[in-house]
Amino acid sequence: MSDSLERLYHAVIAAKDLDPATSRTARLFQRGPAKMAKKLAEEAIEVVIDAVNGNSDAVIRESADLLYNLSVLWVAAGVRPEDVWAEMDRRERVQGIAEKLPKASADKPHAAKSVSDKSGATSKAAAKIAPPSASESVARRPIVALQSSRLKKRR
Ligand SMILES: N=c1c2ncn([C@@H]3O[C@H](COP(=O)(O)OP(=O)(O)OP(=O)(O)O)[C@@H](O)[C@H]3O)c2ncn1[C@@H]1O[C@H](COP(=O)(O)O)[C@@H](O)[C@H]1O
Repeated sequence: MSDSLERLYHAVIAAKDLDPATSRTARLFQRGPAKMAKKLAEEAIEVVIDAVNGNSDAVIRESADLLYNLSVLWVAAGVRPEDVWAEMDRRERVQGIAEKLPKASADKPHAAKSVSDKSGATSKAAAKIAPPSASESVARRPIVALQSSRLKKRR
């Protein structure tokens, strides 16, 4: 998947300065980030509607459009695919390490407080936590490790 996206990303870079009369990509760059963002949001909505309706063929087509429009926005924002892969790798590493932590370190009061939100927002917030520095890594990892389901089991 990452190969296809990288090829698409480079195709977008190659097309962005072409004639907007003939290139959709160049037209999007001419119109600017707000238009790109709107197209990306529209494609995302189309994907979810098709998924909810159980139309898998359309989900595939709209997903390809979504990834194209995401690539356009990445180029405009100066984000490279490898930046995204690196963030995904970082999350995988952090979560993998957190899973292996001893239970005792997850029982610290600040960690328990952080999972008390019933809405599920906490787990999303925890996933967004910046990588800890070496000195604070042991103290902060339990926040990532805790899932509300696990906490309930422990009570
Ligand atoms: N991968 C894509 C790609 N995926 C999707 N799309 C276009 O994005 C459209 C999806 O947006 P919409 O459904 O909104 O299209 P629409 O209904 O015609 O609406 P408008 O955008 O015209 O308003 C699709 O119909 C495709 O035409 C793409 N357009 C270009 N590329 C690639 O981008 C590169 C540059 O191509 P040009 O933009 O043609 O120079 C090439 O490698 C292309 O293959």
